[in-house]
Amino acid sequence: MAKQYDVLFRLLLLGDSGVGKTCMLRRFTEGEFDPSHISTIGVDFKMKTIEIDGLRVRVQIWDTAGQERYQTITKQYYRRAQGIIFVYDITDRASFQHIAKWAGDVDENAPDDVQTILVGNKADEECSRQVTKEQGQKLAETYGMEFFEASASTSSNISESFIRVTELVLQAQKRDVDNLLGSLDSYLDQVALQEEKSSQDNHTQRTCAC
Ligand SMILES: Nc1nc2c(ncn2[C@@H]2O[C@H](COP(=O)(O)OP(=O)(O)OP(=O)(O)O)[C@@H](O)[C@H]2O)c(=O)[nH]1
Repeated sequence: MAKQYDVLFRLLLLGDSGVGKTCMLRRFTEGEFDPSHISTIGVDFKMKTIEIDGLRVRVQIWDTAGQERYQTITKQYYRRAQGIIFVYDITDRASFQHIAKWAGDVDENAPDDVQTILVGNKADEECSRQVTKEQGQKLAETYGMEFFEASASTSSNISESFIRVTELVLQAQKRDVDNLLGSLDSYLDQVALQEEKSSQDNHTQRTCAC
């Protein structure tokens, strides 16, 4: 049977318990929102295929438990992540402050070229807001990340966030392939030059009268 996609990427959702990671994932993959909070145990994942630049990209999105007690398990998933969405809750300042801790864990455990974005979820809860949009933006800039405020409840900026991190992973992969092809090209050029030089040397030897 023909493959249903062209590339497969692994993404990870990270952030404190209750910021809405599972709800964001369900909204993106199933288009649904469930207001109940059943804490994720360890890790869970969902898949979705999206199209970017004519490529069918299958994303495997790992939803991690925000609770401290699962962190030995969840950290094992960082190593294979190609893209990470850091999530905080705009109505919970502590979850915003803890992004520094999540980012530190990623620095220690994820690959150097992992692509990251920052999302402030629950943007529909304007009256309970504890973190301003400017604060979110500034933190994202500090880490060199792109930033979105989103809402799993209204669906605002949910697809945009998942698609953006996937685009960043795709761009990073293309850069790697281009670099590889670039090195291969210069290697082949060098080989061709050497062959040309040695055939010229042979020719000179053969035509030498002495
Ligand atoms: N108002 C509002 N509530 C939300 C939103 N997203 C999630 N919630 C609520 O926040 C609570 C926690 O959501 P979850 O998705 O279970 O949180 P989580 O980050 O996966 O939590 P852990 O699995 O414990 O790490 C639930 O009661 C959700 O209904 C949102 O965009 N707006």
